[in-house]
Amino acid sequence: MATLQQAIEQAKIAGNKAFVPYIMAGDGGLLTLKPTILKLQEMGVTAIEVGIPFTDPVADGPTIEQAGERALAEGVTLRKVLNTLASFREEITIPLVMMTYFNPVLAYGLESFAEACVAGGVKGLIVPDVPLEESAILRDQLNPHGVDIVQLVSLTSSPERIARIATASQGFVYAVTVNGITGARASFADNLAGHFAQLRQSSHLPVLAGFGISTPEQVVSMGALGDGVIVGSAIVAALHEGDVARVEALVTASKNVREKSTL
Ligand SMILES: O=P(O)(O)OC[C@@H](O)[C@@H](O)c1c[nH]c2ccccc12
Repeated sequence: MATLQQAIEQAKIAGNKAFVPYIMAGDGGLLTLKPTILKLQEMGVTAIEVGIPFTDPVADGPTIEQAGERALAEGVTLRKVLNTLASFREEITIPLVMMTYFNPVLAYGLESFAEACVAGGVKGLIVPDVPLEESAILRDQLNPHGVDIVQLVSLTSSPERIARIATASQGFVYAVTVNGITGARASFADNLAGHFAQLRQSSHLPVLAGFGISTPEQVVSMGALGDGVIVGSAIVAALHEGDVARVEALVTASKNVREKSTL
């Protein structure tokens, strides 16, 4: 299985932008996890961000918060998700990025968690409540197991901090495109191009845009700023409603972006 960076670079070579859907593991029951991942993989997504439900999801807007509540009501835990991933690991061909708050990882035990990531095909980790200053513990424990620690860069960070985060990130740089929590947005700030230009200068890693992207048009426009997009709430909502066509339209928008932009 490719690393995150390799998977994103392969998308680029093929003339596409990376497309990374976020799913809430176990929304609809733990049994949905395998078919959902395999279906997205079949659609040609670059990687999948697998969210772990948590009782206090401070970075999340209502769509993901409610999906988390549904998954928690189904009894979904970090352990059950990791065991499920391991059960069909051989069928997973694209890298998974796990998104979890720190507390479940700490309760699991960092060493056992790292081993379970390997067994489940998890190649990257996003832990939004662990700031850069505290993140060495994650890199020290997980890097030896081939798991990258992806850092988020916010729009409001100073240029110095942006450069520090971009340098420390692994796999890709997660460029948060709005101020605030996850969830669909109608519009974005108009100074994003400069922000992305600085990010791309600060890091050799691919830069992916995430937060607020919910339409195929936004996949194209935000994808053009960097190397691809992460789409969470819109995917979570479409999957919850069983609207596969909406998921497909978002994925398709990331393909052949270069050709489209020259029309
Ligand atoms: O839902 P949105 O606005 O499309 O944003 C992506 C996001 O959902 C996903 O990457 C994510 C879900 N929860 C998070 C918490 C922190 C950082 C990122 C995330």
